[in-house]
Amino acid sequence: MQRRLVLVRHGQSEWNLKNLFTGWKDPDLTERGVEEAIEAGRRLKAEGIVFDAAFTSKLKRAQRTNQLILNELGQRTLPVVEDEALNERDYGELTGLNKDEARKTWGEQKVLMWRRSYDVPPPGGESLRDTVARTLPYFVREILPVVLQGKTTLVTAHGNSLRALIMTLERLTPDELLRRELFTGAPIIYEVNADSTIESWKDLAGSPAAAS
Ligand SMILES: O=C(O)[C@@H](CO)OP(=O)(O)O
Repeated sequence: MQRRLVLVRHGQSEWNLKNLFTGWKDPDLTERGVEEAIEAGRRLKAEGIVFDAAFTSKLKRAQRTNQLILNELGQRTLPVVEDEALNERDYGELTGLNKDEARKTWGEQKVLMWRRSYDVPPPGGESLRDTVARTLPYFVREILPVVLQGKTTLVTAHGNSLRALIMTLERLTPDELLRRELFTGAPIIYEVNADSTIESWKDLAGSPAAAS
């Protein structure tokens, strides 16, 4: 039985373009973001993917990306489950600030720590560990059982909420995870074993990889 899980980070948003901390704010996709989402759909089509189930967050940029992918695959009527468990990491007081300005105010190291450390939360926001604690139980309860039934499943979400899932799927240490950047609109296809470990994965932004 084939058990397939596809993760896609949303296409470029208006706030990605403006270089602002976005978190739970709800900007739309830019034109480039729309193109990236359509291109993700084309690449998945070229891989012969047909989805049986789809999940996304409560935020517009992920929902639109998800719909553009499904449209491209001729699956616009596939039911999509939306849940805020898949929302982006909450950036707290940094939300809406320019990332370069933030570096000038607090220094390169501090901002890097807030953006990419595992357990240091930005002021008033979630650390990546907090995001894992929100996202992973939802994944295990709602998404993984669907994948294990042999349903090819699409999850369209955000840089850090997906990083939280990838950490478990690819068995990355917090350190390895911090170096794992996700590109907008680049699908990652996982082949999942019956015991829910990962047989292999293919990052359509890069080259094929095997689970170690
Ligand atoms: O602003 C955000 O919400 C995220 C994702 O775009 O940014 P970062 O890459 O800094 O975690």
